[in-house]
Amino acid sequence: MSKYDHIRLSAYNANMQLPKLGLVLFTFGNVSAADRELGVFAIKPSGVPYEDLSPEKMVIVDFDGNTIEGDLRPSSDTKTHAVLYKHWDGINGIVHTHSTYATAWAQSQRCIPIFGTTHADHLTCDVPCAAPMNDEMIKGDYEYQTGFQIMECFEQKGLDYKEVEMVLVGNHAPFTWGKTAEKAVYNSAVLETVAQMALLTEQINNNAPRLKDALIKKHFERKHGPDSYYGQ
Ligand SMILES: O=C(CO)[C@@H](O)[C@@H](O)COP(=O)(O)O
Repeated sequence: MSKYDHIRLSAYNANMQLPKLGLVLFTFGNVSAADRELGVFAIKPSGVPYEDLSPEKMVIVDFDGNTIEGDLRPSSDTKTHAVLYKHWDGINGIVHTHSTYATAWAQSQRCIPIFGTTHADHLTCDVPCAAPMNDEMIKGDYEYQTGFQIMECFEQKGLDYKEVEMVLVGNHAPFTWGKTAEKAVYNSAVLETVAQMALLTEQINNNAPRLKDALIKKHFERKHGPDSYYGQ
């Protein structure tokens, strides 16, 4: 028994959802689950096929990116997770994927416009795209800098990471987060669907209008507002 077993299991279960949801290919992507009282998170080991993963193989890392417990090397994106956990309290799960449609928008360096109510059910703004890494960042501590690139994007756009739980990193791919690893995985699946719908919308009508503010408000608040009447 280890005091980290609970987050190892949470991280493992969340990682195994990525191939099931069609969000990753081979060893792409990674999920982490944090325990803020212990000041650590569990993350998938780097380059290990999903079918070979187990809770015991999850690596325990602190919020400075140092491995605390585990025989395997943590995900190559570990420092990006660590930066976000260290600077953004309240999030306890982070997902990174290379899901096809969200990655296509990230590669285009465009935010995903809010065209419809499916998007508005989850956030009231375009899905933000963080600026791609510059040469200095690429030569430096790349994954560490990716975390700061995400935070700078939210600061510049005046976005609240507790409301907008997803971002595209320009030229790279998406990151999502949430209060739990499961919610972060849910956000990754929603992002991929919204990204596909938006791409098709632009292909059908390259002048498609953004959703009007009244409908954005209606749909978001229907699910998340104080008078929500969604669900049981
Ligand atoms: O971002 C990338 C590759 O660019 C990663 O998601 C992907 O290769 C998975 O790496 P890890 O197996 O988590 O080290």
